[in-house]
Amino acid sequence: MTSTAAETGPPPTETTREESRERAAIAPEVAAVTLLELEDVETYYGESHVLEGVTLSVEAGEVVALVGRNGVGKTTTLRSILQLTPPREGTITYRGDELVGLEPHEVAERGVGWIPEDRRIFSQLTVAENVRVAVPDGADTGQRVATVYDTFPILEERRDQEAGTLSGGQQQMLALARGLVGDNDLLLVDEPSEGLAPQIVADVAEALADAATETTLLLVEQNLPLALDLADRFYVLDKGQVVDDGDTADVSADDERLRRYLSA
Ligand SMILES: Nc1ncnc2c1ncn2[C@@H]1O[C@H](COP(=O)(O)OP(=O)(O)OP(=O)(O)O)[C@@H](O)[C@H]1O
Repeated sequence: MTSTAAETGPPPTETTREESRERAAIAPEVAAVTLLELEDVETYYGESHVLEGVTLSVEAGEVVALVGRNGVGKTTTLRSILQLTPPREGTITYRGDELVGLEPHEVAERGVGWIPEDRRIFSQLTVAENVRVAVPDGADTGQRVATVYDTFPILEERRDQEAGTLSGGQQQMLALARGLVGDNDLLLVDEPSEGLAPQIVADVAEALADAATETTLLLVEQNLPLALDLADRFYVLDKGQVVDDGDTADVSADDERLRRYLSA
């Protein structure tokens, strides 16, 4: 079985997790706590220079959307954070600690979970097994699973079903559930609505909104209305650079400000 960043490595203590949740909850009223900060990140695949100085940040408790056309470097930004494709230049800090130079499993251990575009669920395991194996060693499996079933009742209904037989939307929910039962204070979610029918996208949007009440999200999403609806802030990436950013409350999906970077 392959292993995802969300499920590897020993967890931080329960206290750390609870404390960070509390901090996330009080963050808007007190002071913003910066969870993740990228500064002048330059990432290459071989000679191909893909990220050309990406700077962005995510505060605890926020949903931040990273939007942009195909091939501009959104997934590469997530891979850079996760140290799957480490940057050659720039800094990436999580809770103030440098991630560049760590192994991907060390990034996961710090509480950064990843829900990749292909979702990486175990299609031959049941729904319940998929959730259980994502619970870190030492955590209360029963309690974590019950909490996630509260958030996604459809998964409890389908607990004994093989995950590969779920609909695309339900598989995305399962992928999110697996991220949520881990010790993740930040989830990097790549294109959650990709390939899903419009009515299913609405279900996934609801699932993401539920997930956002429990954790901080950095969301790569090409569906602009969905991204703007869910996120507090956005960054627009174009040709490996951040070309715009702001509060989602100040823009709409048909604004020329965004469309010029997003329409083909
Ligand atoms: N493993 C790789 N090796 C070489 N080039 C790659 C690799 N992965 C991505 N690229 C290239 O890097 C650029 C950025 O890709 P990336 O996947 O980050 O874009 P994206 O904005 O996420 O777009 P998409 O929605 O199409 O995935 C593209 O030109 C892509 O072809």
